[in-house]
Amino acid sequence: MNALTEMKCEACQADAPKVTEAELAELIGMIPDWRVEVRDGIMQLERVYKFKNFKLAMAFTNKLADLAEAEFHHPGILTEWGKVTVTWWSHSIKGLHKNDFIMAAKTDQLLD
Ligand SMILES: C[C@H](O)[C@H](O)[C@H]1CNC2=NC(N)=NC(=O)C2=N1
Repeated sequence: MNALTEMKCEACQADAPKVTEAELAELIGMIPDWRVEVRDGIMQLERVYKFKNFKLAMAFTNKLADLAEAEFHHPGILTEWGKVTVTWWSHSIKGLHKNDFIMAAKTDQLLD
């Protein structure tokens, strides 16, 4: 069980702090299938999930949409035949918040 999946996202205000380097090192270790990407100067978490076909990829996408709405924290999602690329970051702070790591762990849990 990943401790992050037991947590809830907090409302992320524009002045909320980004994760520190130390926090990043600790948190990324808790979601080993995810990698850190930087796009337009914005640090993001990303993972590619593989599926047997488009229908299964879409079903996962819909479950992720429900999770995002439940937590009111939303990912970037690219859904293709056989794969879904999920990207988490916090728009309000243009970077990574602990919420993003919680949501990455909860995204993994959708596969259970
Ligand atoms: C307008 C703004 O996007 C919303 O208030 C919420 C909704 N979902 C969100 N999702 C993410 N990933 N980051 C946000 O800052 C965020 N803010």
